[in-house]
Amino acid sequence: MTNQKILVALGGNAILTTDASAAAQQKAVQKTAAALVQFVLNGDQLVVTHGNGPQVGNLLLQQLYTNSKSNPAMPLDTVGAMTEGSIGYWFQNALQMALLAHGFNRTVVTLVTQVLVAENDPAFNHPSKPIGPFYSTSQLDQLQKVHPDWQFVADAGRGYRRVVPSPKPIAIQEYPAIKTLLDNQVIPIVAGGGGVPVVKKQQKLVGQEAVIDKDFSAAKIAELINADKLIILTSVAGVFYHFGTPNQIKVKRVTVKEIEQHIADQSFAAGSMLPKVEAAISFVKRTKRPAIIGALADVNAIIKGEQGTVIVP
Ligand SMILES: Nc1ncnc2c1ncn2[C@@H]1O[C@H](COP(=O)(O)OP(=O)(O)O)[C@@H](O)[C@H]1O
Ligand SMILES: NC(=O)OP(=O)(O)O
Repeated sequence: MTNQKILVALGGNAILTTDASAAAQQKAVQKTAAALVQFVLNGDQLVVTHGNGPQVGNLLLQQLYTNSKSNPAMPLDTVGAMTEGSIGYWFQNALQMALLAHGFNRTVVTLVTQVLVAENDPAFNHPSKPIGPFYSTSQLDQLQKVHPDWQFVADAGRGYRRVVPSPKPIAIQEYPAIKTLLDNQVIPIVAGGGGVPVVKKQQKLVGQEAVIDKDFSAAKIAELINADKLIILTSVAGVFYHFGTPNQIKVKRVTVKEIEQHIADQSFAAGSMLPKVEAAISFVKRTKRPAIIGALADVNAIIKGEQGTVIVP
C-alpha cells in the first residue's frame, strides 16, 4: 500500500488511436482505465486529467456542417466543454467498470472545470496548440481559401494541423469542488482538455476561444491538492536527450537544474515534449515533490519506479 495522492495526466494516445469513432475511443479509454486501476489497488487517491486536442478539433469541424441561424456553430470554449463532458463520460464509465471488476464500488465523477487565464496572455496573439486532424498540402491550400483566419503549423513529417491560442492556467475555479470530492473518496476526472479557459471581466467569468495545455493545468491542480506525485503518461518511454537521432538517450532521473539546461539547448519539441517538461518542472519546483513522464503502456513499471523519467528538486 502506498497511500499517496497522485494526479495522472493522460495524453492523446490514451484516448484516440487511428479510429475516431466513439466505439474505438471508448475501447482505448477502457484499456487505459484498466491500467489506472493499479493506483487504486495500491491504496492511492487518484485524480485524472486528460487531453482533447484531436477531439476538440474534430468537434469544431462538425459545427461547420450544421451552422445556420436555427442551429448555429458553437464557439471553441463551448466545444471544449463538450469534449470535457464526452471524454469524461468515457473515462467515468470505463473506470467504474474496471474498478468493479476488482471488487471496488467507487464513485468516479467528471467535473467540467473552468480555468482562469489572463486576458493579456501573449498566447492569444500566437496560436500554438494543434487541434483536430492532419492535412496534406493540397487540403491546406483549400482550407486557407475557405477559412483565411485559421492558422496552421507543419507537424514534423505528418502534415499540417490547425493551431489555436493556448494561454497558461492561473487558477482553477472549481478547486473547492475538487477538494470536496477528494475528501469524500471520490475519484475526480478534472480539467479535461486543460479545462475551459475563462477570463475575469467585471466580476464575470467569460469563456475564451482557446485550448489550454492539459499538462499545465495538471501541474497546477497537482500543486493545489498537495499531490505526492504528478505522473504525465504519453506515448514515449520518457524524456530523451537528442530525441529522434541515433544518439538519443532516455533520461531516468534528473534534477530541475539539469533539465532546465536542456530546455535552454532546445532539446524538447514545442507543443509536444516541451510543455510536459515545463509542467513537470513547475510542479517539482513549487512542491519539492517528484514528477514522472513516461509511457502509458509502462504504468505498472512506473509505479514501481522502474520506468519513465523522474524529475526531482
Ligand atoms: N526530447 C524528447 N523526448 C521524448 N519525446 C519527445 C521529445 N521531443 C519530442 N518528443 C515527442 O513528444 C511526443 C509526446 O508529446 P504529445 O504527442 O504531444 O503527447 P500527448 O498527446 O501524449 O500529451 C512523443 O511521442 C515524441 O514524439
Ligand atoms: N488540451 C490538451 O492539452 O490536449 P492534448 O493533450 O490532446 O494536446
